[in-house]
Amino acid sequence: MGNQDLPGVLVSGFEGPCCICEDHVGDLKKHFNLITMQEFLENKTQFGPKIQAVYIWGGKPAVDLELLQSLPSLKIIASSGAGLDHLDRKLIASFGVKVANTPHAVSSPTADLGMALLLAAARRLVEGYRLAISPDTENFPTNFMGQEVTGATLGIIGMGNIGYKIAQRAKAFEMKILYHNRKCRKLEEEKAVGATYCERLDDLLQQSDFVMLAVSLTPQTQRLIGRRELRLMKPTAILVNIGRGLLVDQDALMEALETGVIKAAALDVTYPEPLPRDHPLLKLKNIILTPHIGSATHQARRQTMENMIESILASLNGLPIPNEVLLK
Ligand SMILES: O=C(O)C(=O)CO
Repeated sequence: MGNQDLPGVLVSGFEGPCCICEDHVGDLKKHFNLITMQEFLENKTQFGPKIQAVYIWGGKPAVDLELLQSLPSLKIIASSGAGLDHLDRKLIASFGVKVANTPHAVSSPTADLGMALLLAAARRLVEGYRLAISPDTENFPTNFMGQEVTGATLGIIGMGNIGYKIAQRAKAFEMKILYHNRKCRKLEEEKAVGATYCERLDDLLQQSDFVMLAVSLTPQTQRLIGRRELRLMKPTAILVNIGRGLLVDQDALMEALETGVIKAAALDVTYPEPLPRDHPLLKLKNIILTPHIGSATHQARRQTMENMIESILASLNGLPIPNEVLLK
């Protein structure tokens, strides 16, 4: 139980995979009376009316109709990161509750990870590491070769904050940059990084040596990359996904990687997360996987927390909310 004079904020908890960072708790407690999901569930009548904000960290706690109905004083949901696919925006808007996320705090580290995965897959870093530590030092393969990144074509799907940061990094690697954006063409960004707009996703897929998914998951983008799209890609192409697992049809990807339809994939995101330990994707050699760590840097996590505190305080004080998400 925290300071009763401070506004009540619901958090997932202090333990478990989606708990708020341990070293953030002190900072949060300076501003808010933190009420864990467990405390709330044990005594909804006591805690429900006190809660004015929900602090969503790593997608938790889940906000559904039942929760919204039990929080009559709720004003804002602050959600860590850029993705909002875990929130039912229409439902939340119908309760007159605001939403804020933290897209700027996570864009650079997520773009860095995208480039790290691209480079790792291109140069077969994980396989190389395994060879380097292998006891068989006599039989190092002479044909262990990767793909050159300099001069190669990168197709970025989704030119938002993260997509643009990837393009800036790719420019430094002297890559040719193509992009596809569902909503609108980004003329300023195009000019700044020398990117070429592909109105048709198919054109980008056919021309790219590397395809980077940096688009949000929505009903329209779910399984954006399926069997047909993979077949349009070059057999030497590498697919990188730093968005959401469900952007890709994982069965189709599995088949494409096994049969040489594409060369390799590097995924920070899958479905489910984590993949079951007997999942066939884990057995492939031409895949690199990381456990959804796009924004997992100390700096980004702290910035995320600070942005979320700012948004909650602004909302509770009736001020314009930084990083407010349009719900309509
Ligand atoms: O910001 C997000 O939504 C992320 O998942 C970063 O990896």
